[in-house]
Amino acid sequence: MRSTRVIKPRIRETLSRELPGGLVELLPKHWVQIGDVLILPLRPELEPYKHRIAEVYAQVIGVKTVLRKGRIGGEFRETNYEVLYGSDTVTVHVENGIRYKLDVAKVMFSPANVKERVRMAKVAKSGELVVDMFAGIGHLSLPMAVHGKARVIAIEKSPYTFQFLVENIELNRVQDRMTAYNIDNRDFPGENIADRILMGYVVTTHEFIPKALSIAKDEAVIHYHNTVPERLMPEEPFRTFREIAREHGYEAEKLNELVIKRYAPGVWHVVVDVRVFKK
Ligand SMILES: C[S@@+](CC[C@H](N)C(=O)[O-])C[C@H]1O[C@@H](n2cnc3c(N)ncnc32)[C@H](O)[C@@H]1O
Repeated sequence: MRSTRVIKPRIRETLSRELPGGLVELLPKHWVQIGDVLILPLRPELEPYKHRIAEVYAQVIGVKTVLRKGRIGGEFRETNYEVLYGSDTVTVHVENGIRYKLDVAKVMFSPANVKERVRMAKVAKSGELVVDMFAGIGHLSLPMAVHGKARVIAIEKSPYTFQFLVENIELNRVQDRMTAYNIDNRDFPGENIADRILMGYVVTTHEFIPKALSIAKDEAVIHYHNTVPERLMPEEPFRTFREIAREHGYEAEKLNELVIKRYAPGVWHVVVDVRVFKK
């Protein structure tokens, strides 16, 4: 989904006839394609020509819509993009045999998280019960249901994102083993039920550890994501997790730790696989 090619010759050729001298060198050489929507990072110098540039990229690459790269933020991790070409931002992206329907302009779908989506397909075990506390459109839990044949309860608070989660369960034909709830995960009533828990969230994930422990069986695996300042690594985020787990009567063992991506200067998005067991 992430292109690192040099600018396609046809884009270069067309725009070098239309842009003032030198600007053609500033055209983006990297872009992200999600389904048939393109996300283009554009330098400020190209601002007056942005719509024409987007049109040419769309025609050459063959996409219906072009967005300008924006920021992701807020509780629902919503994206904030400028539409440069086209209008329809809803698309179906196929990755690792999974069909993800989403609105690229509103729902986060990070190319940097692809390894984790693929890894989750492999760690899930047939028949186990997975609770995804921050399901999004099923980013991490669809692979578990589709490839891992796990049973999944997917919880998503945003009503808009939830619509895509429900559609994706049907698109991938896993209605028999995946159920979605449009609630705040803190209101989820299930206790002592999960073999495995996904906590795919950042910044404040530690606040949700007590709830995760109440959903977990007496022994379970939790895939705990959070953002960590580099100076606190590698002790964090596991140290805080274990501290909170102990306060709630659980022991925690670190099984594995991976860096997902840089979140901000000096801050990393990390995932730790933790085995928890009741003391
Ligand atoms: C950043 S997305 C991540 C999706 C996926 N877990 C991943 O890691 O790729 C987090 C999702 O959690 C949802 N969310 C945030 N707080 C929540 C809560 N308290 N209960 C349920 N869902 C929540 C957001 O709406 C968003 O769709």
